[in-house]
Order: sequence, then C-alpha cells, then structure tokens
Amino acid sequence: MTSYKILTINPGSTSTKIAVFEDENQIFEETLRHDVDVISKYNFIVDQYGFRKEIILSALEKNNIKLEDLDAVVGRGGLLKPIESGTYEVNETMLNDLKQAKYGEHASNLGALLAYEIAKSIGKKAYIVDPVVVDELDDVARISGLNLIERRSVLHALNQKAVARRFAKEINKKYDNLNLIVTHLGGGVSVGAHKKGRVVEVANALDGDGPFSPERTGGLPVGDLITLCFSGKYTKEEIKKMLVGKGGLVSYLGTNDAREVVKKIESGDKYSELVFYAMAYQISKEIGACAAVLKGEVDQIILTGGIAYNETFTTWVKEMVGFIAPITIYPGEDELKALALGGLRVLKDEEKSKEYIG
Ligand SMILES: Nc1ncnc2c1ncn2[C@@H]1O[C@H](COP(=O)(O)OP(=O)(O)O)[C@@H](O)[C@H]1O
Ligand SMILES: CCCC(=O)OP(=O)(O)O
Repeated sequence: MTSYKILTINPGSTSTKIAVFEDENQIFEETLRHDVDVISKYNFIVDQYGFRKEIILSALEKNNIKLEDLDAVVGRGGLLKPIESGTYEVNETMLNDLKQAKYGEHASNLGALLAYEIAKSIGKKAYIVDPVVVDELDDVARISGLNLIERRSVLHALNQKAVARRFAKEINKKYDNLNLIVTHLGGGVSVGAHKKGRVVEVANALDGDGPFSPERTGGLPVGDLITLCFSGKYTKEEIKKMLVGKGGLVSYLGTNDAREVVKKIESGDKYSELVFYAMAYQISKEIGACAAVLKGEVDQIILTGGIAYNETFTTWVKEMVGFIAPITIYPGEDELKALALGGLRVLKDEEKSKEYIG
C-alpha cells in the first residue's frame, strides 16, 4: 500500500511548529518559539517569511529530514476570505490575498506561503486545512451594533474543530450531536460556541471583541480607544501593534510567554498574579456568554492551547464556569496532526481538495 510523507507547518503568533508525518504517524516534531522582541521588529507579517523559512529548513536539515522524500506540504491557513471548513490547495489567488494581507495580518498568513515555496522546490503540491477564517456564524452573531461594522469569525478553527471531534470520539458521540464551548488558550485566545458541529458564535480572536490574550488586548472600552487614536501621539500602525502583538500580557508584563509569568507568580509577584488572573476572568466571562448563546444546553467545556498546561490558570477558569458544564482539558494542540490528516485525505483520494476563489 502506498504511504505518504507530509511536512506540516503551523506559524503562530509566538511560535512556528513543524512536524513530519508518515501517513498518520508523526515521525518528527519541533516547536520553534519566538521572543516578542524578535517578532515585533517586523512591520508586516510577510516580512517574517525569510526568517521563519530559514529556521524551518535548518531544523529539518539538523534532523536529517530530506525535502525530496516529501509527498506534500500542508500549512496552517491564514486570514482569507471567509470560507467553509476543509482542505484547500494553495493557489495564486490565495497567495496574492495573503501577500497583500487583504483580510488582515496574522502569523497564520505565512502557512500557505511557506508550504507553497517548500512544496514548489520539490515539485509537489501545498495545501491548507481549516484556516482561521472558517465561518459558520449564525446571522445574528454578525450584527455588531453599527451597520458599518460586521462581526467576523476569526478563530483557531483547526484546533477548535480537532479537539471538539476528539472529545466526541472519546465519549462515542457524534460532534454534530453535541453542544460544546471550546476555548483555545494560545498567543491569541478564541472561545467558540459549537452548536451541533457548527461554530455559531466566536469573539474575533485577532482584533475584535472578547478577552485579552498573551499578546492581544481583546475588546477595549471604545470611548477611551477613540481618545487614544486621536491623541496625535500614535500612528495607525502603532495603535494596531498596540492591540495585536503588544497588547495583553505583553502590555502589562512585557512578555508573551505565560511560563515566564507563572515563574514570576511563583516567586511572589502579586501584580503578575493579578494580570494573569484577569485573563482567566475575561475568558470565563466569554465562556459564560457562549453558554447564553447555547441557551444553557452545554454538554462540555473544553480548554486547550499552550496555557491549558498551567493548572493554576485552568483551576481559576474551572472555579468560574464549572457550574455551566463539565470541563475537559486538552493541553497544547492537535493542529499539526489535523493538518496532516487533512492533506492525507486528499492524497489518498478520500476527499477532493477545495478551490479558493477569493
Ligand atoms: N507548559 C506551559 N505552561 C504554561 N503556559 C504555556 C506552556 N506551554 C506553552 N505555554 C504558553 O502558551 C502560549 C502559546 O500557546 P500556543 O498554543 O503554543 O500558541 P501559539 O500557537 O499562539 O503560538 C504562550 O504564552 C506560552 O508561554
Ligand atoms: C487569528 C486567530 C488564531 C490565533 O490567534 O492564533 P495564534 O494564537 O497562533 O496567534
């Protein structure tokens, strides 16, 4: 039987994760973490392309992984036109939208670009799976309160879907029959209300509403934000960076690394504890909002992402939202595997890849 070797690339706001799979089996994985000082010196995400490509290729070389042995490269999907869940072949329209940051700036925009270039160098195809713009919102969730602004679905779709399906499988139920609240705790934070297999509500995890995260402000008091914007002290680009990249934990504590914050708390730093607790508090409020969207019919709350490794943090969240539904914790994420499986389904002809129209 033919077997396939797939390189998966997941550029996140605080890291680049890579793995190589032989069919469903992971044979190599590495997480390359990026300090806020390294990342924030780049004005645009696309400028990080060379830096991230170099560290990927050098990690592969160090581990004796030969590009010529690969059958496909699958990258995390970035900010594209809102699309349905699935595996998409990387095409010119997609690359252009990402290079121009037509739908916004986020590290995931690099997934398709890196996958395409590496795949091209060996004459193979590149794909993305469940990009951050997977859109299954109920129409009511699109209404913002101002007819000039529509609420958008921007989330860790790949991992949210992967852990939701993993939970359903573990309890022998169908994802499509469950109501779940999935909370991804990464460099960005997304809290999604999954109603019978569709993410019907999510606070835009990038630059919208919702809780603050290690590197983002989440929703801010709008009046004060307007004053800041028109104070004459900051350019539009500086304000944007303040909200995404230099917001959240970075703004209060100077780091996007929750593990550093935990160390400070353990050494008795009360201010760090207050800020870290505030993040748990805001996330819990958002979980409460999703419970209202699901009319209280919540089968399970799932906590996932890097910060879900921290027991102090998950205990705070449990204390606040444990009354809503039982809580399952899947620390880290299944994104690399989800990317590999999405690519594999296409290589094995079990599924046709979708075309990105733009
Ligand atoms: N063991 C851990 N304990 C606490 N926080 C962690 C741990 N591992 C990773 N994190 C934190 O999780 C965040 C990144 O999460 P991750 O899901 O890897 O995000 P991203 O894909 O956005 O880079 C960082 O703040 C990182 O410090
Ligand atoms: C853009 C939504 C996904 C997101 O925030 O990812 P990271 O946590 O990897 O930045």
